[in-house]
Amino acid sequence: MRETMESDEVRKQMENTGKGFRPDRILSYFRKEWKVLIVITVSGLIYNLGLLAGPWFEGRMTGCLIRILQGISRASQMLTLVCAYVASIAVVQSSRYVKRFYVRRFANNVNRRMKQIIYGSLVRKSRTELQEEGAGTVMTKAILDVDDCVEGMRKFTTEVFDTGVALMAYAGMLLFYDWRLALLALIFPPVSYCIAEKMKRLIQKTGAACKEQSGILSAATLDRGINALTYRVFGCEEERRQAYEENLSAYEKAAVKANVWNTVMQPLYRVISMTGVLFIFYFGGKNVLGEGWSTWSVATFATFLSCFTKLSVKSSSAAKLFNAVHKAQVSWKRIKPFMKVSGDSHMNTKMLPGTLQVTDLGFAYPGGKKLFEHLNFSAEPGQIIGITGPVACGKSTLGKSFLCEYPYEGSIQFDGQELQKMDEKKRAGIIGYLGHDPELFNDTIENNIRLGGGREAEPYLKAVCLDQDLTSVEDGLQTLVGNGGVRLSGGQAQRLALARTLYHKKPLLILDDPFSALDRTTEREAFAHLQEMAKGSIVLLISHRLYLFPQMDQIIWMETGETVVGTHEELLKQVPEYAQLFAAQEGGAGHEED
Ligand SMILES: Nc1ncnc2c1ncn2[C@@H]1O[C@H](COP(=O)(O)OP(=O)(O)OP(=O)(O)O)[C@@H](O)[C@H]1O
Repeated sequence: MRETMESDEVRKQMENTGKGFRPDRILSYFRKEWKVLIVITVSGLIYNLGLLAGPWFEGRMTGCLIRILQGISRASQMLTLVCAYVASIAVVQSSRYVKRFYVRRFANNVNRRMKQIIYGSLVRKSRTELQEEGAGTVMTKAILDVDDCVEGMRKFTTEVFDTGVALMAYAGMLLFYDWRLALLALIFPPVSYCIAEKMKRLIQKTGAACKEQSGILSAATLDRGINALTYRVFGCEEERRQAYEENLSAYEKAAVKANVWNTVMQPLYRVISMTGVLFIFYFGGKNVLGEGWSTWSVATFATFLSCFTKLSVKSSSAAKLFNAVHKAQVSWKRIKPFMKVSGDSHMNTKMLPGTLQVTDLGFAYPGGKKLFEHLNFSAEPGQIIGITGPVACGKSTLGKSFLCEYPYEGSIQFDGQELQKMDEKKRAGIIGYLGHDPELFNDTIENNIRLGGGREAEPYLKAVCLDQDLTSVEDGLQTLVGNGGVRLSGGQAQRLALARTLYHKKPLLILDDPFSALDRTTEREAFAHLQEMAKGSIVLLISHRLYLFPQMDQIIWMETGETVVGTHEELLKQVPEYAQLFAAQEGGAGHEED
């Protein structure tokens, strides 16, 4: 099999991630941002070590004030101290600003990178996998979970300095003034950490439940939006509103629960951390009176107390940080399976024409009965094969079995290679698929066709007879089609999707009822163009309408699990149902064209 080109999309993704980058490792995201992290480290160290100057100056100023009152020092000395204090605050606050700016930048970069990776991974998932996951859950994962995860990383990065470095600096200062009293007072902050650690499971559990409800709510919102018209027409609006209200309440309850456990403990952590103040008043007072472990002035007492208070506040932030990290862990667990950089782009491999050999093909959905079996046929490049049969006989399923979303029985070989055994990249290079849903994007007509491709879109519009429709539209090719193509008629959306499929031509094209919303004249014209454009490809065309079937190279008739393969003439003789259907439709065609 011949693979020829790598798409821009993959190259961009590789550049984005780089050598040695492991998208499923949190550490990789930190490593990738090493330059930003250096700025954060430097500014963080200046800020947090500079914070120590605060209590030191406060103590000095208290001492100076006492000496001024005693007539030992002069006011000018106090002024010098105040100026130095203000200057130190300016330096500390500037570094704080720089640190905050870069921490935010770090978070934004990681957020964008993670979202690109998860998006890349989601768009490569099969439709079935996404449907099984559920639209709401997919949206929650792609947006909310990434946000929460990055928020945990941001808090961690901030708190490493704001809490870690500051805590150590404060603790060092306390030990310096009176190590015994410092050790006594410092018993309490670790207690608050232990409690925070114990709360971990509860926070994770309520956080996960909240995410789940958020996914359900997103799915319900999507459903209400997409099916609004149906609900209105069938008078189900009130019922849907109530169901939505229930979803909303369930989400609210879960969110409140998660939030309560996330925040309710903060005051408790702070009270526990501050308990050491009692020792400081008692033993510190003794120090000032000259009866304690050290001999202190009032200024030293003030510095020690101020340092400890700041340490306690910081240490309650550390407990809060643990909670934020626990919350982020929940989100990371949910998105980790999607954090893969895949080179399996649908656009990146162009395959050359080949022959198709289907042998003894059978298919059943998981847990379902066999929809068809023992199907045998082969096709050469340039052939168009019609697939038809009664409603729900498995026509679409036969088309989809080439996508290998579920395992099939027997064999489908393209150019001698089994589709089921190929990697997705190869398979995507072989198969072009157009299902019932045109899957248009909220973009221009041109972009919906080109999807980043460099060739002109007009010939493909002509091929599907859509060029005429555009002559009356002011913006022509640049017309925005709306979400899912809502601004187009059903037939226009269908043809636009067909134009896209032909633009990105693959050696094997599966077209599921692409002309169902077209009138017969347009259908005949579009089919003639399809024959021209798809030369070199094998086309499997699923349809209920048979009047084009005489022009097909082969026909597959499907009914109650049986399949018959042959030319149109052979099927007319062998399958009475096919002959009847064809005759009935030919009559219809005659009437219409008269
Ligand atoms: N994802 C699925 N999981 C389980 N069963 C499915 C799935 N998709 C379709 N089916 C079932 O398979 C059967 C065949 O469906 P399919 O859509 O292939 O028929 P069809 O011939 O294309 O129908 P139509 O003529 O209405 O387009 C139906 O009974 C349907 O309920």
